[in-house]
Amino acid sequence: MSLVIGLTGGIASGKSTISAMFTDLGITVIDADIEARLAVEPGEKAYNDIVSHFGTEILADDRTINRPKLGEIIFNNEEKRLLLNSIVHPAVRERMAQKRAKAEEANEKAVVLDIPLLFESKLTGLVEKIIVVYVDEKTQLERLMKRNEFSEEEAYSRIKSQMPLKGKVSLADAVIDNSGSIEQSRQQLMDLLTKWEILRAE
Ligand SMILES: CC(C)(COP(=O)(O)OP(=O)(O)OC[C@H]1O[C@@H](n2cnc3c(N)ncnc32)[C@H](O)[C@@H]1O)[C@@H](O)C(=O)NCCC(=O)NCCS
Ligand SMILES: Nc1ncnc2c1ncn2[C@@H]1O[C@H](COP(=O)(O)OP(=O)(O)OP(=O)(O)O)[C@@H](O)[C@H]1O
Repeated sequence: MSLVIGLTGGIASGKSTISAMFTDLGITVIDADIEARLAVEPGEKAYNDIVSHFGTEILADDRTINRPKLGEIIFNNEEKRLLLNSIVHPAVRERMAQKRAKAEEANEKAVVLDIPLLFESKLTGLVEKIIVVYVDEKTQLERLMKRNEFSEEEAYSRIKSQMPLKGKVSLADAVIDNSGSIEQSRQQLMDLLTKWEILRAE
């Protein structure tokens, strides 16, 4: 039996950083952002639905979805964001469930589902334990602006489109505070996985 762990947090709180640590430990990670990208490739149902609702102006020259352009629209308009979610999330849910079943068949000790919108999209039923990667608000804003070269306003509109990180913390089985160094976060993860008996104590 595999322990199915949901890894979530806020935008730029450090989920990918922690998920890379799981991968280094040989633990399978299934990434919802990647599945969401695959779900909107040309030819997929969600792709057609997006084009029919948002128009061809959100396409790039090669007919793939122009992600910065679509992001600009949905992070500034709640109605459009919810519309996009209603198109993409069912496909993501299905893909995640399929991948989870495959990983469980392999009987690995743990499988990680990295899902930024685990709570917002009501996907908690897919997982058994939830880890929230937390950062304080100031650090989150700074890291997001730096990583994506966003203005403060652009970064803020994305943070505001998600459930407040503190609310996620209160729903978690475990929290990794990633406001400090990457090494400090790695130590928190190792301690947690030892406590959950996924890793053996030294
Ligand atoms: C709007 C899109 C085109 C922007 O693409 P882009 O390549 O710039 O960003 P990327 O997909 O890598 O997402 C980066 C982060 O933004 C946040 N985010 C993405 N979509 C959403 C959303 N609908 N609501 C709130 N936050 C979101 C997440 O924290 C995510 O990790 C894209 O994010 C998208 O299609 N979103 C809808 C699907 C979705 O909800 N994906 C999130 C995981 S299911
Ligand atoms: N402890 C840390 N110290 C300094 N920088 C960090 C730390 N953790 C993450 N970062 C940096 O902060 C940014 C956000 O981290 P990361 O990409 O892991 O977040 P994420 O939660 O996966 O983001 P998203 O929601 O957009 O997918 C990255 O540029 C990363 O290199």
